[in-house]
Amino acid sequence: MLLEAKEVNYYYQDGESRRYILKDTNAKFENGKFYAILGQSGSGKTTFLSLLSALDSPKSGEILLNDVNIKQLGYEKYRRNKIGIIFQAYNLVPTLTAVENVLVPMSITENEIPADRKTVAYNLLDYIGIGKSKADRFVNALSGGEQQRVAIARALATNVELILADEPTGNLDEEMEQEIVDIFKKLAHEHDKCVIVVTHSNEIAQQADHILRLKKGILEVDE
Ligand SMILES: Nc1ncnc2c1ncn2[C@@H]1O[C@H](COP(=O)(O)OP(=O)(O)OP(=O)(O)O)[C@@H](O)[C@H]1O
Repeated sequence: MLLEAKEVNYYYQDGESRRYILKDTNAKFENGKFYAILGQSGSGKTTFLSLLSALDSPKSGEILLNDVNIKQLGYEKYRRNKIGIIFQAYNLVPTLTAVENVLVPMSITENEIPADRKTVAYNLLDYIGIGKSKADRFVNALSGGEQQRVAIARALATNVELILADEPTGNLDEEMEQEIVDIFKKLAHEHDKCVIVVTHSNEIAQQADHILRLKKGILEVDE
């Protein structure tokens, strides 16, 4: 198993009382699969993804990568070397071109990166549908769908197995949404990545290999 959440609890403290967002949550994720974490607004999807991304830590329980607790691995190392994250608002650096955005994680990872980084970055962008002329543009001169493609290429730049995305098509129209979902399917099924996408869209979830439904702090897994 690539990634596992074991008995994970998370709550927000409200004065004396605790408001539980996740209760004894268990989930397993493997390579070659596209997972959708589905739930209504406020159900805790982003909270769960932020724990899987080591942007926050569980109050109790463990997140394991290849059976090693990511806390033990080191959250910073985990983020730099093991995962690629994609956000709804793209979160690209506006003062950099598309290709320069893809180069950023390569400069901070400890993973082995081929010597000709720029060629790798152009090739990744090209694979995701951003040709050379667009790759040299500042990212604000690209459409939303194109910016999200750049963010996907950036997430892949360090050659990670695990891709985590939070409402990645939330700002896009339906046609663009489907193109992005098709990229995720391809990454899982043709490149053996583990792709975990948080969404409130049933249409996206129906296309996933597995759906994990969050309801009132409880995660139900469709087999
Ligand atoms: N820093 C915080 N302090 C207190 N409560 C918080 C904090 N962050 C989030 N919450 C609450 O935790 C609950 C879960 O939030 P979360 O963002 O994980 O839900 P979500 O399913 O991703 O929702 P959405 O689809 O609207 O993004 C919400 O009720 C939210 O208000």
